[in-house]
Amino acid sequence: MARLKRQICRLVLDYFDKTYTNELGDQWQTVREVLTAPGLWQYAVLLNNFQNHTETRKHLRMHGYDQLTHPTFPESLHCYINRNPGKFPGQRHQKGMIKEYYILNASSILPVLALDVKHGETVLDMCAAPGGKSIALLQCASPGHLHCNEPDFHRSRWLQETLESFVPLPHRNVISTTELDGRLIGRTNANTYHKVLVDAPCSNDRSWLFSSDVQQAAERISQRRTLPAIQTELLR
Ligand SMILES: C[S@@+](CC[C@H](N)C(=O)[O-])C[C@H]1O[C@@H](n2cnc3c(N)ncnc32)[C@H](O)[C@@H]1O
Repeated sequence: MARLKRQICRLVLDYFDKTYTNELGDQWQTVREVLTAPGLWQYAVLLNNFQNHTETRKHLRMHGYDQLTHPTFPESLHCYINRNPGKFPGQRHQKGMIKEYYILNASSILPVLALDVKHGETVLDMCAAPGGKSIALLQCASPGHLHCNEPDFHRSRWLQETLESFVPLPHRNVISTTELDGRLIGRTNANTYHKVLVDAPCSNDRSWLFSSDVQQAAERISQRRTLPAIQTELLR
C-alpha cells in the first residue's frame, strides 16, 4: 500500500481534489478512494478467437472468472470478469506470437457492441491506439475492411504492436493503419465507411494520476482544457 501511495503524483491529485470537489461534491470522496487504489480496479479478459484459448478459459474459471453474457452479445465474443478486484497476468509481446487474450475494462466493450458491426462492413476506428476496441471489434464480426487510425507516433507504434500480437498475418489483409488527424478523415474519406468508431481522446485520469514526471503531468493538466473542443470536432 505504501508503495502505491509513493507512485501517486501529488500535483495531479491536488488538481483532481479541486476540480472534482466542484463537479461531484461529496461523491468525489468515494470516487477518489477507488481512483487512488489500483488494487481495487476491475479488469476484464477478452479472449482472442484468432488463437486457441481452451487452456486460458480453464485458468479463468479456476481463478473465479465468469463469462459476461447477454442475449444481444455476439456468440463469438468471450469476455470474462471477476467480481473480486485483481488483474489476470498480461501476456508479453513476442514477435510472431499471437496472444490468447487482451486485458481491458469491461465497459470498453460497450461502444463496440453498440456499433454492431456486420460481416463484410467497412469500418473506421478513428482514435485507435492502443487497439483494444479494434481487437474487440474483430471478435464480434469479420469486417470487409478495418481502417485503424492513430495520429500520435508512439501510440501508433503501440497500435501496430497490438494488431501484430492479436491478428495473424493472413487476417491482417483486411486491416489498414494511418496516422492522420481524425478531424480531417471526414473531408477526404466521406461516405467510405459503413460504421465509424470515435473513441475520442479523454482525460485518462487513472493513468496519469500515477505519472512519475511532474512536468509532463502539469502539461497534461493544461492540455485537458482543449479536450472538449477536440472531441466535438472529431464527431463532426
Ligand atoms: C481513448 S484513446 C483510444 C483508445 C482505443 N480506442 C482503445 O480502445 O484501445 C484516444 C486516442 O485518440 C488519439 N487522438 C488524439 N487526438 C486525435 C485526433 N485529432 N484524431 C484522432 N485520434 C486522436 C489519442 O492519441 C489516443 O490514442
